[in-house]
Amino acid sequence: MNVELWFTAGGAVLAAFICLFEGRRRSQKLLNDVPMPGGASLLWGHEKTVFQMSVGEAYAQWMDQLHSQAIKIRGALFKPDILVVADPLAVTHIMQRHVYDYPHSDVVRPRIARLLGKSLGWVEGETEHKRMRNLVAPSLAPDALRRGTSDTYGAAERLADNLEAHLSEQGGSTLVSIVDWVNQATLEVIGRLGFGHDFGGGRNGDARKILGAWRAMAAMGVSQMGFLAVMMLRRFPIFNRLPLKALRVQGDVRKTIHDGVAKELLRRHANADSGVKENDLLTRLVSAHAAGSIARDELMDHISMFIMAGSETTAQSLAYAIWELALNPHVQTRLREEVMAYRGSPSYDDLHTQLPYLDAVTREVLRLHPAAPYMERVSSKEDVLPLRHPLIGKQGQELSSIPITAGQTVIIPIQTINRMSSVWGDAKKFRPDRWLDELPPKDLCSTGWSRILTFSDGPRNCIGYKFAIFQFKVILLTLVRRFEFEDTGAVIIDKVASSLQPVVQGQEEMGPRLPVRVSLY
Ligand code: HEM
Repeated sequence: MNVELWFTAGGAVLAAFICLFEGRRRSQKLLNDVPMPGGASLLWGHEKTVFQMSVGEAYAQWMDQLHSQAIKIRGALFKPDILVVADPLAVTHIMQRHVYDYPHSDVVRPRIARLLGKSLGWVEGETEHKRMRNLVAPSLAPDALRRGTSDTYGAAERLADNLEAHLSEQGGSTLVSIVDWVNQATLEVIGRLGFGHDFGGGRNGDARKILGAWRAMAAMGVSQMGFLAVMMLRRFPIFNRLPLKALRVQGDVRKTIHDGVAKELLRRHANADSGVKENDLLTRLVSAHAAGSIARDELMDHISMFIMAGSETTAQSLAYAIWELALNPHVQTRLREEVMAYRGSPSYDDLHTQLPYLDAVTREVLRLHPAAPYMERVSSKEDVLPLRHPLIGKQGQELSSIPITAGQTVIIPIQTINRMSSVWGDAKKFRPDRWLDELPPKDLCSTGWSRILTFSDGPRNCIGYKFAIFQFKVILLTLVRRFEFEDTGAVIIDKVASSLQPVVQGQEEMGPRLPVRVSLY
């Protein structure tokens, strides 16, 4: 047995012991009327089922069975019950009105610090959060994106050229794991737009190291060991300090960026040969550091956060987009016809207004395959969560709110919410036309972007969502003009390792992959 299994076994015994003494009864009592599915295991509660199924599926099935958009599940290792809320009023209450009362959990926050750095996605507290947000926001605004249009098309064309060269070597058509390819372009885009940096089309030494470190982290995250590590950390946050392999591979991503490209960026900026543009992220960060408003550590962590958050999430979304096009050839053909009919490279504004089917495909991919499939928060004080869809309590009474105690873990299952059949009808179906028809009533939907929760909602929503949508459309349009995509028959299961990760059923040990057959159009 290796050291991590020993920790798990020891931890389970310790957890059982501790739970006899700790005050979990109050939280359990307050959640008394919230329905719970059957089938919890003594040691793993419902969490192993959640892990084993495609992400979000277990919550969806339980919510259907229990006819409730708020359920509780039994935590692993005798952890108090976890509340899972999909009800739109409860989600808006947390994410829009009380987001600072619901910090990231003790599992999530140290992971963000290790993996990406103590930057915007990590910071808690209204004052500090707003300070960081104001620091970086202008670099991600539409004007900055408009200025970065030719760089973004440049990165997309470079990807297409590299892929074309690869296809020529393979006789014109081949099977690729498409995530790995599109990640090269998204890394190149954030490199150029954010930092005036050339990642060599996402293929130079730095790029390979960064993408390799991320892949190693993701492979560990989707494995059984990754699951055990998360369960242990949630139960015993102090384990965050131990030198476990599952934690070390997370730290490798940030370290690779800090030791490589971040140092190089600062050196070049100091020599004034950085190729930076007005208001770009690097200029703003370096100026803030020079003015004494941020420390060097914070500066470095913003660089690692934005390089990864800016590239990896969009790459996953693009990979799922191409997979959906491979599975739905009629959608692929219609999209190709639209983007071919537009002559040249659509501007930032035309991308949003002149290509309605590209827009519909984008929204549909982001609805079905949100790169962050759930959020995990903890209430910092007692609260009452309002519900749009009342619960039926144990005595048959109608309950329009749920009281919760401080310390309650709350999961907001983004993917489950985006796929609710009570809202979207044929919700699991990839049907871009739904965005050209009448949309579901607003009061049933999330108040996030486009009535879905993919980019979260409220003051802590995704600060890069316009950046993401822009590069998504540019890269997809470029690839659809030059290539054809076909399904390989692989069955994909959605897993999570910091972000959504596709794995092929039966080939889980190969880590995240999304195989698609590509040929020249
Ligand atoms: C399709 C692509 C993307 C998706 C689906 C996505 C999704 C999300 C979600 C759900 C959150 C909230 C997480 C939470 O509160 O736990 C978030 C936050 C964040 N995202 Fe994105 N994101 C995407 C692309 C980007 C890009 C391109 C950037 C940067 C250029 C970015 C930077 C950030 C940052 C810094 C935060 C933290 C915001 C805060 O706490 O105020 N994201 N994103």
